[in-house]
Amino acid sequence: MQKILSGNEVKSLDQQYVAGEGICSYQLMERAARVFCAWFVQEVPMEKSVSIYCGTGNNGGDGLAIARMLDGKGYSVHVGLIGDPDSGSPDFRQNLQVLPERVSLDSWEKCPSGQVIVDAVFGVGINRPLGGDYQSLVQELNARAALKISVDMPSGLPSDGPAEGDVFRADYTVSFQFPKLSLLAPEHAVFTGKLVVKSIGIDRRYFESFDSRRFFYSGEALETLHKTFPNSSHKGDFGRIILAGGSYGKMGSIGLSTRAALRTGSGLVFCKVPACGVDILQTSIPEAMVLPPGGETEVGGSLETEGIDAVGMGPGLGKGKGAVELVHELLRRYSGPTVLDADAINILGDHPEWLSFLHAKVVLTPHLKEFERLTGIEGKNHFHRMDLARDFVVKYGCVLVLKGAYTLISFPDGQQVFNNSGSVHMATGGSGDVLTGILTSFLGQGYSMKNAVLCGVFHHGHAGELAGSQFGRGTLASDILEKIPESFRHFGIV
Ligand SMILES: NC(=O)C1=CN([C@@H]2O[C@H](COP(=O)(O)OP(=O)(O)OC[C@H]3O[C@@H](n4cnc5c(N)ncnc54)[C@H](OP(=O)(O)O)[C@@H]3O)[C@@H](O)[C@H]2O)[C@H](O)CC1
Ligand SMILES: [K+]
Repeated sequence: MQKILSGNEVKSLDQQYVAGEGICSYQLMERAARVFCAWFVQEVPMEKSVSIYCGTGNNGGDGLAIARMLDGKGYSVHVGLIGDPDSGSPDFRQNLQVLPERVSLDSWEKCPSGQVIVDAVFGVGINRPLGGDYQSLVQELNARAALKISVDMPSGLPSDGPAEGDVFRADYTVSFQFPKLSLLAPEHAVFTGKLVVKSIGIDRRYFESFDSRRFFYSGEALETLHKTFPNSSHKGDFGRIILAGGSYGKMGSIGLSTRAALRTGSGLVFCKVPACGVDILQTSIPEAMVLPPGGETEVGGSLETEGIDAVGMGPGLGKGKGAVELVHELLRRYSGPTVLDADAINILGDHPEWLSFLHAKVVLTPHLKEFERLTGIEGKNHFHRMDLARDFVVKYGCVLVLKGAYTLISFPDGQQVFNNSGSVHMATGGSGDVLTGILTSFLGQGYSMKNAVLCGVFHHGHAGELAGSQFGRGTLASDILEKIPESFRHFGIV
């Protein structure tokens, strides 16, 4: 997992690394430019003209090194400078000296407009909103039709806080070593475009002295988080779980959770649904077992949890009297692994006095709106929500999965993990129900809470990528769950 540092910490990380490895900062800049160019040549055909706008700090230094390297690879490159080059950073000035004469160099106003715009004006050094020429440049570039690529950060965007004023709107941001926190905020997606994170080789041990509790997870060592089952295993070893939910007209939700749990490997899945859903489930999912129903059109009655390894509740549940009682009973009486989603979360939001029943084996999976209902607080922005999520889990001792692009997992020890799998095509009805099934399944198989959540959220996103690449905009939640086995295979999980 990659630790996320603040923009201010980047400078000190660089200094420690450069000193520790006995290299100079210019060499580190060379590396950054090299990894950028290696990505660039894969994405941008050689015939495209490239305009690189450079500030005079190290982000601008990266831009100059990139200009030199792209010129060396045969691209037609123009550099537009903004700011006073004589007062530029040492590595910027050194790169200016070695820029080949063939590369056209002008002030930003005179730089010819290329088919590709590379933004190397500001990176993590930004410390105030753009004004004057910087603001004019960014406004002008934003108005141009071109492929736009930011180096490390879109210029104008603070690395650790909300955007204020004008910000460069990139199609791609290639960020070095780790994603800067603000690139992960959904409201900044319009500036970041597609996020690409490229290592510049700074070893993990240089991150240890920084006490950040936020991480970015891209599936590193995913297979080691999984349990292995011997050949002699029987269906009971893969867990007995209950999935509770569904109501008249919303039986599909719990069906999706059930199929997802089965595809994740659950041995036995029992469904607690209302009477109107029994035939639907038994015909559509022959592998599922249906418990005696409590209510006619909404779940009711009680839940027998003897011998059950995990319970997932919420998809399609509704908020009828029976559902409310079931959520209350589950929280009060069941101390095993529990996943609460959708209406189970909304019910909990209506009964804040039940929050004290939450415990270390409960995971809540709200989307942004459900999270607001749960806490009763409207997040001002994603940074505020990150803090609210952390404070919530620390207070109530449970786990919280805040769904969205870069789903944020918060653990009760205060650690927070942004998940880096997923696809825009997952923004479709039922996608969350699939996650509930996956998580309940892993918990039922005896995974630790931490491993179940990391594996579950990652596979959910990865299966979504696989489905998205096959079905594009037509991706269904069913397609996502059908890709779970392929996601397992991809990571060598048998
Ligand atoms: N390990 C790494 O990730 C590496 C990163 N590299 C690249 O370096 C930049 C960070 O470079 P830095 O020089 O620290 O900062 P910037 O280039 O972003 O900004 C330069 C200076 O600009 C001034 N500033 C800030 N905000 C504004 C503004 N709104 N208007 C005008 N000027 C502004 C500020 O100086 P002041 O004295 O004016 O406060 C900044 O210091 C990083 O993002 C990477 O791209 C390395 O190349 C490799 C290692
Ligand atoms: K930039």
